[in-house]
Order: sequence, then structure tokens, then C-alpha cells
Amino acid sequence: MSDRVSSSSVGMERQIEIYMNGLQGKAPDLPVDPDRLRIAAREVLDDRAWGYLDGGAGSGDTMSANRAAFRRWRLRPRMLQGVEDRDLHVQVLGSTIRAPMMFAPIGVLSIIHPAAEVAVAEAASTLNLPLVLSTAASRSMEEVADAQGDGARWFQLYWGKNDDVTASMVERAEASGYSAIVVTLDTTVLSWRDRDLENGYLPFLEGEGLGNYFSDPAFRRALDEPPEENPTQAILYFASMFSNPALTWDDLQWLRDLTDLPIVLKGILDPQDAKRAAEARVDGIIVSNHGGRQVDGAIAALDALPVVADAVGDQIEVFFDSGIRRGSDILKALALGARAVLVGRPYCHGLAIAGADGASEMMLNLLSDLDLTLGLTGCSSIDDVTRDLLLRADAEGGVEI
Ligand SMILES: Cc1cc2nc3c(=O)[nH]c(=O)nc-3n(C[C@H](O)[C@H](O)[C@H](O)COP(=O)(O)O)c2cc1C
Ligand SMILES: O=C(O)C(=O)c1ccccc1
Repeated sequence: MSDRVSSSSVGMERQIEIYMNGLQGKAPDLPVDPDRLRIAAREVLDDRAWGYLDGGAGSGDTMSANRAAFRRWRLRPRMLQGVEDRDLHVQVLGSTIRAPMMFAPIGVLSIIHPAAEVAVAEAASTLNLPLVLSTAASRSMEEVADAQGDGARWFQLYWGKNDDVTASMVERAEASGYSAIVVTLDTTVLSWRDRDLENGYLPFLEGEGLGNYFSDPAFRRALDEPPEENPTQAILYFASMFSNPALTWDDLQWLRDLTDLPIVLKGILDPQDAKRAAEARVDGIIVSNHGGRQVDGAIAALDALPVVADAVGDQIEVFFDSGIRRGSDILKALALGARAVLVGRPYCHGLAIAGADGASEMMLNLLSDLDLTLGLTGCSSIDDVTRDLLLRADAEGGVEI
């Protein structure tokens, strides 16, 4: 019995910490509710940076569809399952990670907080959760790697028009301990983004701009003048080359030959594309609509997930992002076929308010919610999270049984 009384979990520890602080009149540093956290972040950011972070493509329909899709699934908890010891570990690309959660790649974080990606790396290191670093980071990938230490990190690649820059980025990622290359496919161009257009806002010239490009030797070679002397020219060059709309499935072989690191394709929504990815011998895919920022009117990422997961079976690993806000969202995504999820805007909200501590506090709260909700549904491990945990909600908000 005494064992049981002393047993604990990340979720309970976090609850106890918050409640004990509450007894001493101390509120948590950040709102716990993700919607209120979002509003709190809005208050500390300037309108243009806020519009960029929070906005979606066009009408924002896809961004709201991402959230609505989670509400159309309900969890049906099982009782008396012996859920005292819960194990959140999962295997991703051959490595074990603490929980099925990662920091999504978000570009130019210096517009959110001066410590930018370095702060996110510290948060990832504190929590021992993987970081996926954007090519468009405002700090160099080496500096970010130093800040993170030996934690798991993947590098997100914008595969642009200059092969030397692409090869150089991949080489630097290998040399600085990134263990996978995530190729983002859904950003062949930046979408029509109403708020940024109205604000005339491109984030790349703000703060430290695009430090990861500016520090790249191949990128620097392509410029007439160094980016420190002529940042506008450097940004224009970046904008003209960071992505390459001419790429086709056949080009993947070039990247496959370039590196031995696992390759993960980000932005898959269609089961045929998922099959193509498996045939192309990549190692994984991320089902994502870029947080609703690219194709206005695209399907919710969660609606794509079960179909895509079925299409590839066990051939390649399936990850998910777009709209994850709560522990129950993670459970739903796992039940529908994801091995792990990426979280985007919410950690930026924490970062905006309280730097590295804010980003890690937000992710710890999500991890705690996941741990408790996992146990409450009758699961002790991530393997227990299967599709029969879910029922589809009907239009009235009940469930279809
Ligand atoms: C401000 C912002 C910048 C982003 N930059 C990148 C990027 O550089 N590379 C990338 O692959 N995805 C980028 N994304 C997409 C995220 O990786 C992720 O797919 C998305 O944020 C997930 O949705 P969520 O914000 O609802 O969690 C960005 C998203 C936001 C909000
Ligand atoms: O804004 C984005 O969604 C994005 O993916 C991006 C693209 C280029 C640079 C920085 C971020």
C-alpha cells in the first residue's frame, strides 16, 4: 500500500506543484487554458508579429476546421484497467523519446522573443522532448544544438532552388547532431495571408532575421554583399530561393543520395501521396496542413490522418500536427494512427510571455494533461491507445454508436 501512496506521475506532480503554489497564493506563471494562454500572448506581442503567428491562409477556414475535427471524435474511457504506472515513451525513427510530443518547426522566432530558438532548445532540453528546428530559424542550427545539448533534434529543411545551399544545410545538420531531415512539402510558395498582406509584414527583416541562412557558407557565397551589410538583398534572395515549386517526387532520390539520415516528409494529406512517400523509401511522413497556414479550404489534418495511416500501414512512420492543444487531442491523434505529434503555436505563446520557461511550462502542462487523460481512459502505455477508444460525435454532439 505504501508504494501506491507514494506513486506519482508527471501529471500528478504538476498538479500538486500548481495546487501547492495556489495554497501559498501563487498563481501559475502562464494561463493553463490554451485559449487564455493565446490571448495572454497576444497582449505581449506587437500586432504584426501576432498577425503572423496567429494567422492562417485566407479566410482561416482550415485553421478552424483543424479544431472542429477534434471535437467530432469522443473518447470512450475503460475502467479498472490498473493504470497506476503509466509509460508515455514511444519509438520514433529507431530512438526512444519520453512522450509522443515534439516542438514543431517554426521559423523566425526572434519576432516572438529575443532568445528565439535558443530558448526553445533550452525548453526541449529541460523537458527532454525532441525539437524540430526550422531552416528559417533566426539562430544558426549550431547555436541551437549547443543550447539543447544531447537531446533529440531533427532538422526541418526548406528544399530550395540552390542545391549548394540545400546540401550545405543537410551537411551542417549532420555535423551538429540533428538525427533526421524533415522536408516540408506544403510550402512551395507562401500562401495568400490576409493579415500579413494588410500589415505589409514579412517577418524576415525583423529581429535577427534569418540567422540560420545568414550563417550558411553556401548562402553567403550566393550573395554579392554579406547579409550584415545588405540585409534587404539577403532577404530578397532568400524569398526567391527558399522553396522550389518545380520539385517532383522524382527529385527525392537526390536528397536520398545526399544523406544517410532518416527523411520525413511534412505536409501530407492525401493517401496517394502517402503511398508515394512509402515507395520513395523515406522513413516517415507528417500529416499536416501547416496549422491551416497554406491552403485555405484544405481538409482538417485530423480528417486526413486515419486514411493516410491506413494507406501506409507499417511501411513508414506517421506523425501528425495542426491543431493540437490538449492532452485529449494527442490521444485522438494517436488513436487515429499517429506515432507522435508536433505542437506549433502554443509553445510560441509560452515563449512570447516567459521565454524558455514559458515554452517549457506550456509543454509540461500539455504533457501532464496527456499523462492524466491517458490513465483516465484506461491506458497505461501509448500502445494501449487504439482506434476502439474513439467514437465519432454526431451533429447533435452525442456519439454514433
Ligand atoms: C509562425 C509559424 C511559422 C512556421 N514556420 C514553419 C517553418 O519554418 N517550417 C515548417 O515546416 N513549418 C512551419 N510552420 C508550421 C508548423 O511546423 C506546424 O505545422 C503548425 O504550426 C502546426 O499547427 P499548430 O500551430 O496548430 O500546432 C510554422 C507555423 C507557424 C504558426
Ligand atoms: O510562415 C510559415 O508558415 C512558414 O512556414 C515559413 C516559411 C518561410 C520562412 C519562415 C516561416
